[in-house]
Amino acid sequence: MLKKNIFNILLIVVKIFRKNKLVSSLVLVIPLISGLLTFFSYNAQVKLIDIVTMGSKNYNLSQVFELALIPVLLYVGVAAIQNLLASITEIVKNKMNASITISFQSDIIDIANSIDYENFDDEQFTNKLQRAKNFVGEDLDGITGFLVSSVGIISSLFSIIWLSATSGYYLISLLIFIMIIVTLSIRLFSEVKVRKVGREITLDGRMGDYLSKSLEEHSTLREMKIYRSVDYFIDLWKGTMKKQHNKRYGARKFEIKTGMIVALIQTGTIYIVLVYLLKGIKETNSVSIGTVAVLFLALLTCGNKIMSLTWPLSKLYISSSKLYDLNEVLELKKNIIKESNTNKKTLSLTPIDLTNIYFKYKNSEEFILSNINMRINHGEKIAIVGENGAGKSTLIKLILGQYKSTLGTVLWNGNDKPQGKVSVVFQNFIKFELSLRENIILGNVEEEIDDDKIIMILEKCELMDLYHELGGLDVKLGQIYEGGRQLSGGQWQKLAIARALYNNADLIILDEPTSAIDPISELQIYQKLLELCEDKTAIFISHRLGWTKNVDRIFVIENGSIVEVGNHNDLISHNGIYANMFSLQASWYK
Ligand SMILES: Nc1ncnc2c1ncn2[C@@H]1O[C@H](COP(=O)(O)OP(=O)(O)OP(=O)(O)O)[C@@H](O)[C@H]1O
Repeated sequence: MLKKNIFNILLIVVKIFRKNKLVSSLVLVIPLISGLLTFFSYNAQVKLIDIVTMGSKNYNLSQVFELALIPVLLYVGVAAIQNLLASITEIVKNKMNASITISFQSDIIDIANSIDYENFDDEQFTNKLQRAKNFVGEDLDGITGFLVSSVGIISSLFSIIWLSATSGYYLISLLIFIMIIVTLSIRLFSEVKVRKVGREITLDGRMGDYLSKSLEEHSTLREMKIYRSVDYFIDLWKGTMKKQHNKRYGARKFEIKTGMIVALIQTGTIYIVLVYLLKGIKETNSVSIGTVAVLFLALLTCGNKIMSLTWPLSKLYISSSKLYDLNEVLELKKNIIKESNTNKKTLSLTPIDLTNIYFKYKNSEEFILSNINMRINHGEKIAIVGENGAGKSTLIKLILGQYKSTLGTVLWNGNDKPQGKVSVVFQNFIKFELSLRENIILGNVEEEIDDDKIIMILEKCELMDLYHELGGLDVKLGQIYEGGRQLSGGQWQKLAIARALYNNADLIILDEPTSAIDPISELQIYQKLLELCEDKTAIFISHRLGWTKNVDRIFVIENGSIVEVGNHNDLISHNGIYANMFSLQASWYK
């Protein structure tokens, strides 16, 4: 676990570094330098104390001032530089945070856009993607902040070891080093444990809130009284509260105990160091008073430094489990680059051949589609009809190449990958809260914007009234923008159709394209769609029949299999499922 967490932290540090080598190096190097400068500050302090103590015996006042000038300048200079470096670190850190957040966010968007659609049927995957997204949005800033402060504190702790080492007290350096490692480990262990308990307490707290709320709410209380379960709930609530209290108390006790052990080790170290140095002053006169005083003071601040290092390090450690999701999601990017290179060619998609297709979703046990054999010829207008859940939309996903068949093959003009332009209007069409123009041109952003073409398409899709009402193409739709215009469901759907038509695709797929549109507009739109798709291949899915009279072939799907194929007249004279559906619907209008 420990190894895995540290590995995750290192992995993300490497990724951050790769994103922006210069800025991330600066963000780590500046606090490192600032921490190490503490060594020079300590040295200046040693010299100052020595000058003052010696000076009182050997020099007059002006000589003392003269000698003290350089250490004073050094001390003040270091403090000024450290302040300056702290400000620079803040600026660089903010810059880095903004750029890596955007960069990771776009990586995640790329990944979500490029991976197989099938992954989105996997709840675990979608949750992981969501957690990775949340982490980048909420926690990434914190991670870099913790890293920066950890580097600063570690290097200033190192300055203490450096000071005693350069004064020739290697044993003392070693002792301080061991003390830092041991007390830091104890503190970290305690902090991580307390944080984990804190999380559990939060969960217990939520449960406690839920139970106490249930005991106060009229409707739940009424049911509890009927089933005589009020006492059961009260006991449950008391138990949860007690558990929460015990955990909190236990965590406090543990924190106090470890705090005492740490204080004991630190005080013991200071005592040993002092005795050793004082012995040096007394017996060999090899130690200056300044060194003793500064080391003593530095060691006193050591405890606080270790405390302040514990916080970012433990936060880093706790966050590392979330980093795991981010690292895993980002790893997927490697596969994407290969795919996007192969997807560049634009070829004709038709004819599309589906041979012996069987399909099941990752999470489904039975085949959703079985034994599908169909050829969609170039320029054909096809209708796919069938009851709810028959498998129509699933078939479309396979035709689009979004899902791979479990058995059998799909070939697009002989290729095993679809490499052509396609327009689709899905049942759950998208409402882009952008301008009217953008809602159309998003169907084909590669083409230069052509307002005449946009207006022509608006006309075909019965949207001219809306266009005149809005007074132009630039009006924002939806609610995000102040003054944005909200549209009806039918108007949004017509816009989705207009967007599909704007794309010069040779295959158009319309999955329930008129479900939100009134029956009169629906017939008109179907008529126009058929006209507009004259030279294109078009596949329509709809529960409403009637317009199917005009398509070349109708495929009737039942329980995932094609049960009837033919044009309207063929199927009516066949007097099977289609004929039955048709006469049923026709009877509504009699
Ligand atoms: N992502 C999925 N994971 C698992 N099962 C799915 C998934 N999507 C659809 N199904 C199941 O596959 C079957 C066929 O669904 P599909 O959406 O293809 O039917 P449809 O004919 O388009 O239905 P409708 O007319 O209601 O839109 C249904 O039983 C549905 O529950």
